[in-house]
Amino acid sequence: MLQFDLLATDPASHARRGRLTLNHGVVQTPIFMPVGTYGTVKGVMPQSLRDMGAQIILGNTFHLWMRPGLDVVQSFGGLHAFEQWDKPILTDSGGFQVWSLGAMRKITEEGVYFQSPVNGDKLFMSPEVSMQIQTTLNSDIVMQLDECTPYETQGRLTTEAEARKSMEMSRRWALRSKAEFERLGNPNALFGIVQGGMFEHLRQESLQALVEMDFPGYAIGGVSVGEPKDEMLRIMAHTPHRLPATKPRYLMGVGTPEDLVDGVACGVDMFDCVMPTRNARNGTLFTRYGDLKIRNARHRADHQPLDATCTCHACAGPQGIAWNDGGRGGFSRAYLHHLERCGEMLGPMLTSIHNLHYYLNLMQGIRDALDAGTFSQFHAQFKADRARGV
Ligand SMILES: O=c1nc[nH]c2cc3[nH]c(NCCN4CCCCC4)nc3cc12
Ligand SMILES: [Zn+2]
Repeated sequence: MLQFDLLATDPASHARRGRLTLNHGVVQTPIFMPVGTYGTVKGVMPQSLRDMGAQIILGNTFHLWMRPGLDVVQSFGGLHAFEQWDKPILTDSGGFQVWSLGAMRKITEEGVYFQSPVNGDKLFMSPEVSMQIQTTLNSDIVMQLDECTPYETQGRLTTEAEARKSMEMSRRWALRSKAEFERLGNPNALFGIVQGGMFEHLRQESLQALVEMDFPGYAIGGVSVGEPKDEMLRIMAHTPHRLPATKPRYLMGVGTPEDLVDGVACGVDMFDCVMPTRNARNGTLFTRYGDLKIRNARHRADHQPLDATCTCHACAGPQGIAWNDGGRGGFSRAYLHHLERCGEMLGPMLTSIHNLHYYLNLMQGIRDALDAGTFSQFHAQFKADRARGV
């Protein structure tokens, strides 16, 4: 089941405020979805995710099929009970993850043949198999199996003919995914994925075909695959607002804080990216006034929190009062620098909480600005603040 209510639109851009009602709950949009590939958002407790306002998280069909295996997830009745997350979950179909395996796979019209990176077993993933796995996972939003058209192969840009061939196979796999999803009687929502490489007219053909198939929501795939930023922005400016206004639009694998705000202005409702958690583990922290590298020696004795305006548990402690508002319950840059230098596990736990909170708080600010009719001002202030420097 999926219901999407359009609550407000920005007169000066394609930005819109919405509400997504799914089987495991309601999601306010625009939204950022933390990535929980193996049934966990790395290093973050489910309760911390709830505390910071996470409304929906991602799981990966391919990874969970490999480990723990469908029999284990099935014995819990699906992913929610297994990972103790009772709000909505979106699962990617596995195509991108298998594609990322590189050499160890063979793509045919039928599906993808590959070797398990875990134990070397010979495996096969088709639109039908992907739908069967996602039905067992019982995710609220299921992604069709598609082929993520590469930006380049062995240093050579994907040609228009290659992008067309790939897009047309994804279109056929969309039909097969939908037929199997319906045959299985899956009560959740299946999204089609727009492909077409870096060619606007192929993107248009892809989205038109998917809209005729009448999915409850649509994703834009085939970006954030190593293309230059301006190429991703060109597709982001072309495709989202051409999708039906009454259906949710999901931009896959994107992106930086700037990409999220720009993406909302282009009409995107949903985002996912490993950046907040991956950067946190590498010591790169997002703050209102720019990025901060916590391993830098200049933080060695700094008593301030990562971000003096932040109310996350790392910056503001359990009370959640920001440093600028007089709060002193959080951890200092000096302490986080120390944890990083010592390789202590609490380091990435706290920095992951901060970065995820930053992304979720940014989306909350966007939703509030859209409710108040001040999105343009929010967008301008966000960019000015981020350019200030930490
Ligand atoms: O075309 C796609 N179809 C299905 N799933 C996808 C997932 C994707 N994830 C990405 N990009 C994620 C790139 N990410 C950026 C931050 C660093 C790690 C890699 N593009 C995608 C395209 C697709
Ligand atoms: Zn913080």
